[in-house]
Amino acid sequence: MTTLNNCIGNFIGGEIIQPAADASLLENIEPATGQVYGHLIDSDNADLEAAVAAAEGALPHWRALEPDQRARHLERIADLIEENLDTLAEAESRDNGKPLALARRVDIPRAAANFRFFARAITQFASESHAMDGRAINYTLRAPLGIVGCISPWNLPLYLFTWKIAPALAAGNCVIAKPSEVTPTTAGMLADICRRAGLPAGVLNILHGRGNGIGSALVAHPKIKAISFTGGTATGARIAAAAAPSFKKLSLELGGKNPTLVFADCDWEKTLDGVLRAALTNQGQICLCGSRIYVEASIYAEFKAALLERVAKLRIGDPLTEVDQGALVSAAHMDKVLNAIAQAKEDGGQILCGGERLQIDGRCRDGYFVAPTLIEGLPIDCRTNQKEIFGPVATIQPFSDEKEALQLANGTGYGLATSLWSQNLSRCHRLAEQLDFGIVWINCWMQRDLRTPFGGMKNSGVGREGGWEALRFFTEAKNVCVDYT
Ligand SMILES: NC(=O)C1=CN([C@@H]2O[C@H](COP(=O)(O)OP(=O)(O)OC[C@H]3O[C@@H](n4cnc5c(N)ncnc54)[C@H](O)[C@@H]3O)[C@@H](O)[C@H]2O)C=CC1
Ligand SMILES: O=C(O)/C=C/C=C(\O)C(=O)O
Repeated sequence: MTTLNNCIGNFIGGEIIQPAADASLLENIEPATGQVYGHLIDSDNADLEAAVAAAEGALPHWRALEPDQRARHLERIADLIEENLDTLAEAESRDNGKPLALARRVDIPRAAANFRFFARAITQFASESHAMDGRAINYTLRAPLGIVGCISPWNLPLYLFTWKIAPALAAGNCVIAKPSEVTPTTAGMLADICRRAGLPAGVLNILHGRGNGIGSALVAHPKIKAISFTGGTATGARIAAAAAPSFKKLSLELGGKNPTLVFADCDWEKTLDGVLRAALTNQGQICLCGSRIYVEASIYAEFKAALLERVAKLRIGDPLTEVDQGALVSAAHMDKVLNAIAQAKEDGGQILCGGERLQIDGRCRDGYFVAPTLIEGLPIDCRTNQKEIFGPVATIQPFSDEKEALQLANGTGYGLATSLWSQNLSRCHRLAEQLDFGIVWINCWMQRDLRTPFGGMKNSGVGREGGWEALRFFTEAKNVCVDYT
């Protein structure tokens, strides 16, 4: 524990609060260098009570605003995110280890898009009515829940933080949000943006700190009506257990062990690009990454060789320079990934490429880099094919026909996303129906339309985000039945 003046403080009641001299602080480490480059407050119960009081104070005014008035606030936040693209992207890359170009092209634009999308969506959100044959009419009222909690992970920090906050605010709730303690920086910058955008005080409060500290306190707080969480499956299970006794509404977006199915009739170049991106984007640290690659036997050898050739060309190094792959997010996470590779070897897997930590010269010599790793020869029921690794590691294996491809794809406890690559559209539709995943991509991967339901089956989560699903989650439905006989 350290005390320092210069550190990321909470955002409560419209103010960014510098930690008191005796506050507990956590270190913020730059993954590409392994060096501490800042600190953040490890919030306590007093901070949570202050945030709840601020949110309670702001709620009556915020929920009473017309949707287009709330929308204007969100649009201003989106504008400011766009105006600060470069600064935010650099901060995200430094905090997380991801390539700067990826943060510029994907993370930060998506954070702005989240606010803009839900600003527009709320002005079009309508409720249903059900007529009863000349006797009565039912209509549904949808009211904000009140104060809600949003808890997000470190892999897509601002992208996922805002993916939760934007619909919650648009629907008229006040929010207490907790970003990952591993990547707090852009959430700290968002606080400043919200202040500058004139978001009324207390509408959004941001608390920093440990998951099993302020995170669990947020989940347990009786005045928090719902929790929207993205992160690991084990953490999701703990949150579900803690929230159950008070019947809080829960949205859980959890892990994945996503299969990529490649058929012999695929578009060769497009598929190679897609499979590579699916496996390794963001160092494989996206819940949607395709970490199990299945290739039809007749093209297996040729496809594997072509994929290995592409992996060998990837530029890996300082994320602030022009690279394809940067550092993993933390030393602990790098160790987890390296242990998983060691297990794969123990289980008889052959390492086709990578398989080790990478040493980068210069300022990144102590950074958390792992070489992109492809592993062959492992059965579906081994640890490597069953457990989420969340790193630049994928297994590759042949399949003989559609039936076997389907069995392999559905053969884990997860059900988040899958991609299949084939020019036979009848086959694609047939398989899409039988694949047990919340998201099926055909001849693409991570092509996102924010209107679509987003989320997983089985151990990949509960509920859906995106579009109307998110606005329904953040509102309480009330049916009103009027008899007019
Ligand atoms: N599905 C996904 O998108 C993600 C999956 N993961 C997986 O989870 C594994 C563990 O990674 P972690 O960083 O530990 O993720 P995590 O799931 O523990 O952390 C996500 C967020 O939850 C918070 N949190 C942790 N424990 C909590 C609790 N008891 N109550 C309330 N909030 C809590 C954290 O502070 C963070 O803000 C990774 O190795 C990876 O396999 C990690 C990040 C994202
Ligand atoms: O909403 C998206 O486009 C992506 C979401 C990704 C995650 O939830 C994740 O990687 O955890």
